[in-house]
Amino acid sequence: MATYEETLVALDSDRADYRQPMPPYNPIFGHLLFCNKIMSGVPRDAHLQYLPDQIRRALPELGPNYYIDTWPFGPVILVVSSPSTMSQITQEHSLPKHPGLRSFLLPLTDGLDIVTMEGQQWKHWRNIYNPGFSANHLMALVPDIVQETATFCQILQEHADAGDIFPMKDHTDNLAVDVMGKVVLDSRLNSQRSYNKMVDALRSQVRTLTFGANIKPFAAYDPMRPLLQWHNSYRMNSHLSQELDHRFKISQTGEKRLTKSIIDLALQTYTAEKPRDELDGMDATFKKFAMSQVKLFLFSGHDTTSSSICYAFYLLSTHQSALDSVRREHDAVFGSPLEQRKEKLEQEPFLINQLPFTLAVIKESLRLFPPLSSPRAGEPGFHVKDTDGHSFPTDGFLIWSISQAMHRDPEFWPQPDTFLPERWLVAAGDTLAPAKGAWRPFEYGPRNCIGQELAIIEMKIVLVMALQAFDFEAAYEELDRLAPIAGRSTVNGERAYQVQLAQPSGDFPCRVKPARK
Ligand code: HEM
Repeated sequence: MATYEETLVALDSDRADYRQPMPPYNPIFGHLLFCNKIMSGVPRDAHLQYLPDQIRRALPELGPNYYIDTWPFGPVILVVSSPSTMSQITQEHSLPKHPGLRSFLLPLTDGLDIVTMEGQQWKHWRNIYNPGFSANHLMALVPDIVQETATFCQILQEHADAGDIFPMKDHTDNLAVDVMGKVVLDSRLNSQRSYNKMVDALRSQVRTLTFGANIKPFAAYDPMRPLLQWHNSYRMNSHLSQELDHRFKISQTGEKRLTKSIIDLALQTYTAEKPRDELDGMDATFKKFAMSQVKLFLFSGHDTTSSSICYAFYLLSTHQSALDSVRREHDAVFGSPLEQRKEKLEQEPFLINQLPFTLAVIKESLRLFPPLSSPRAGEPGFHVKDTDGHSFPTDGFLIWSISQAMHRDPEFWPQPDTFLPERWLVAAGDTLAPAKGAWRPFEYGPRNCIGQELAIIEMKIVLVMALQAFDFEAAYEELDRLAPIAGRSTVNGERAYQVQLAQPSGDFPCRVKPARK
């Protein structure tokens, strides 16, 4: 069997003088020893997406595109982390998703989710769900998001009264999942205030998911795992089946409603395409795919948006002048008292489009701490080219489009490790202006994030409502004094580094206090 190095040389045989870029290679262990050494410079629980960023810091001469061999724990990876190469695999030619992503999501979605579908099937279902995620439709759902955020603010008030330290991520998770339940299904999950069986099953299922070398490499061999996954699926599916039947009944009453949930709108688009005579129940195909999409949306909108809200709070808590600017903007657009803000948001939702500094804060948070990357599968004959004309074969490799590494690369961002919302407000041509295509937390191209508008709207509402009342203080120092950490506790000097599913370490332990203005 040819070694990985020989395979690459063979694929590149027309250029005998050129070796594909890669870190130091060991003929037996490939890049495992090297990767292990690099990751030993960060805390043990740091997210694996830090690997390319740390490789760049150790070997800047390698450039943004190179191969790493993770055998026997994972596939050979072609890392791409420049705007031009990422655009080649997502916009100019959208490579298929890597099969590892499909296996990762399979226990949750039974393989029927739009993240991993391909071709005509993907196009069909994405078109059915697109209208529900359009910016216009989401504006009609703002009052629902405001309602759930009001509960979140009450919970923060209880913490402010108690003066305790708590993991913020627990509460933003519950908020995000309640928002999803409301906007996707028009259902109040109320997980912020009470135990919800469906949410519990979803979280239990997510804990069982594994992606190659990532997260929990040996969890796949747990003999109890299939049983637990079956039980979780049963719990989720029976709940969702009832919810969907309920949505169908409502759709048949002819009741005119001012707003429609994302599922209502998808059902409307689907039935417009496939009218049926008999209306005794929801179309079985629609229902089967809808159950998978709802689970996917609850999962995707859960960890990503929730972690991003935590990071926005965290960054504002450590950058007073940005916090002051954001608050001034909110006061100018919405006035000061919380009740007035709530009312204004509900009655004039389009006002959230008048928050340029808040949007800059959100973009900068997502630049520094993007929750996701995009693993694609290479194709025979398809090569990626860098700006120097080097050609990278992709066939048989996992192509890792990794925004986290590019977002911190000084090649594309001045002061890349600094939180500078101002960079989003300067004129084109300014030294701080973002390079074209270098900000990709939601990826670009046809497989970009369907939920990006929803995530940004939700983040804006949470910031408008929560910053009015509270100051946030990261409590890492206090916790580390009480329970000192053995080994490293920061990545690039940051204590709130990303772990596991890209949430802040320790789930962002913090205190909230009444806002000092
Ligand atoms: C801050 C929040 C979020 C971030 C940073 C984010 C990021 C991303 C990224 C990078 C992708 C592309 C993945 C790939 O190419 O493999 C993606 C796809 C996707 N996201 Fe999000 N996401 C967020 C929130 C959401 C929400 C709220 C939802 C839905 C409720 C959602 C649903 C999806 C779906 C369904 C796809 C697959 C789209 C397709 O392939 O057609 N995401 N997201």
